[in-house]
Amino acid sequence: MSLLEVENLSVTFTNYTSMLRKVKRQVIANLSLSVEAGEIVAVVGASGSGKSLLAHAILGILPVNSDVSGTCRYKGTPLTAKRQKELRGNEICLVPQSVAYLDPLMKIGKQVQTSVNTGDAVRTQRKVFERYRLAKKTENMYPFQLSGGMARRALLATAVISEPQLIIADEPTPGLDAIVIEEALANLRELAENGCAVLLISHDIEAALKVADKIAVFYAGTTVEVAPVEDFTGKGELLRHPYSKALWRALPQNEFIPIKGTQPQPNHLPTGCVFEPRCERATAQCRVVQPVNRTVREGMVRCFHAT
Ligand SMILES: Nc1ncnc2c1ncn2[C@@H]1O[C@H](COP(=O)(O)OP(=O)(O)OP(=O)(O)O)[C@@H](O)[C@H]1O
Ligand code: NI
Repeated sequence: MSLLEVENLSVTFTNYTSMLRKVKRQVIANLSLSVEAGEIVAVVGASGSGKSLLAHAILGILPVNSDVSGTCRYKGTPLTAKRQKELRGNEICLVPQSVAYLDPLMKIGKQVQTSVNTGDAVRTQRKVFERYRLAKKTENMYPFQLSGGMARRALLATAVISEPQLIIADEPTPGLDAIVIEEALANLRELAENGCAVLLISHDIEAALKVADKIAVFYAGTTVEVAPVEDFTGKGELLRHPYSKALWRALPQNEFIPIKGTQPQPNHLPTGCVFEPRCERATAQCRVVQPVNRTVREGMVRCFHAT
């Protein structure tokens, strides 16, 4: 049994146009994924592919205009809204994508203290600040006074202070320097070494490859492949899905070959396989039938042609 198991998760938003016409947008479709204790699973994919929404669905913090189907199980038991509320901020914690999640009007020390569940909040906060190299004077600062690196450490401190068993880290989009990224990744690795399960959400495949045990490749609202990190090697021969192979080959240290076309918008998804319009291996079947997830060599793939 995995610590976290996500099975066939779908998320649909209902919005209204200016003419009050109802529009539905499915942003996550039939997504399956699992994370074990002591393991880092990275979810990588382009901007807008639904990565942050996956995190919000697991935590039960999606906006009210969303509909969720499928199941998320934590320690083998389904995550109901009630259970999500109980576990959130305790056993399951989010390291949010942006400092915007910090209260702009509250001093950092106080904010971190509010996440302490038992014992002396000030003492616990100071211990965690020390662990993450946040100087004592940081306590009295407001979020806007923090550097990028300090903000990341403050967000992590807030998340780990309740000693969670599952951490969902939604890594920020560009803007952080390499040292800050390295440090954030090393901190996550350390948490996993101590037995925590980590779901690392990232647009940065190179960063993810440095620390993760498994990589889930996200495309247009679903996982097209879940592969052990070792499979990202050579020319990508060990990878199962054409999109994962293409992502790998597009990296500067590899062949640097860009992928033709663009990711489809959630409300304009193809009828068959989501990658079909950009896929060189697509056949007539791929145009009309959606491939289901299947196990191929210790990994999962959503492609008819994968071997
Ligand atoms: N409240 C909402 N109502 C309607 N659509 C939404 C809402 N929130 C997000 N979306 C859409 O859902 C899709 C996925 O968004 P999400 O934030 O999960 O992407 P992401 O993969 O985390 O991207 P990034 O790498 O930029 O953080 C996007 O197309 C976004 O526009
Ligand atoms: Ni995001």
